[in-house]
Amino acid sequence: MIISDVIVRRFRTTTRRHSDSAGHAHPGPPHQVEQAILTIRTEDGHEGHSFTAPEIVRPHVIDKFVKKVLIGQDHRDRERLWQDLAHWQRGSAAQLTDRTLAVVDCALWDLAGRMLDTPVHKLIGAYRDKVLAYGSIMCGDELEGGLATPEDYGRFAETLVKRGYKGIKLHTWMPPVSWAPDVKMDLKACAAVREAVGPDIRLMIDAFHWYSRTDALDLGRGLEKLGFDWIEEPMDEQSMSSYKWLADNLDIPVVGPESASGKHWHRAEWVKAGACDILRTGVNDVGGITPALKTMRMAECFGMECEVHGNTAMNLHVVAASKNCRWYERGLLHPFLEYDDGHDYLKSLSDPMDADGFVHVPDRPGLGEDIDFDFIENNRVG
Ligand SMILES: O=C(O)[C@H](O)[C@@H](O)[C@@H](O)C(=O)NO
Ligand SMILES: [Mg+2]
Repeated sequence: MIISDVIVRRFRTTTRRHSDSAGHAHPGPPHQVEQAILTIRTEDGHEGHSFTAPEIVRPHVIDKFVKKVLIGQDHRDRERLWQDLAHWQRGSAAQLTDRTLAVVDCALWDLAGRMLDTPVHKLIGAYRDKVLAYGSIMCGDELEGGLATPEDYGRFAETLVKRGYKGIKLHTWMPPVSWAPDVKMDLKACAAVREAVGPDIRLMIDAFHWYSRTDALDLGRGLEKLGFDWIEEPMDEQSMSSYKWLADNLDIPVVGPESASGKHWHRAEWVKAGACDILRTGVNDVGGITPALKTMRMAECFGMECEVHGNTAMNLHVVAASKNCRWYERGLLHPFLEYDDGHDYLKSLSDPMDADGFVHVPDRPGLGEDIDFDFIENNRVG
């Protein structure tokens, strides 16, 4: 069906998540933030939707790039439309980012699924309808009773195991926390969690992203003694050779790259260089479901697992359509926040988790997000 329009609606939503000066999320009082929903509409009135931050789909980006590529095209030509947008990035003066490619690609997948009354993972070719989640804990903080001490992490880990999680990933303390980063404190938090949950719960760490090679090595060696499953992003991912050095010197698997640019092409270089033992992708990190699947399938060719960064329906469908991925990253979690409360603009969770720690892919068509369009209209700001 021919695409006839691309629409952006901005609306207010209430959240208790606040970003610090490094972009890490922490709990705080409820406050209103703006969110955007991108809608791709066809000539016969069918629509696909995806959520993002308003600046990702600001008018300049939509009018100068997205509408010019999409309008008048067959909505099913996701590969060609993705390639056309990706090729325009080079000449976009850095205005057309991977995040914009991601939200457009997700809306196209949602549109195709809604038109065929089929969930996206079934459209891709599903591997499963439920997947184990690991609880991805927020970065540490200095909040009394929050995540301020190793003991806080231990107590919270116990709570997560009671909720059903069979895996837990710690994000430890990072600046602007006054005394962070600190490898010894990272290891104390990891030891407290291991002590609290016992030997059968799988544990991982996502550490300060700018440690030196020697600090990352010390951290990794400590984690090996605690039986952790992987070490993630302990150094700047722009130095692939540092990751090759670390992976060569550690037994614990090194996971990456998460935040490095270059989409699936650069992730192929990490595999070729031996810079990671487990590959990483993420719909927002590589520019959509389409390139995330390419990354996943490439990893499979090398006998590698590929773990998907982030929660939300878009990442869940990539996980559900893939064999070589163990987990769904459910988070970010904190003792002061109730993740299962979801969002005020969704009528139900996109990633419901049962008491055994399995997240079930909603059987709703498309991305399966249970969108409250009345809420969006009643809270419109643009
Ligand atoms: O750096 C952060 O804010 C967190 O690590 C965040 O990106 C989290 O989503 C992550 O890295 N998960 O793996
Ligand atoms: Mg990470």
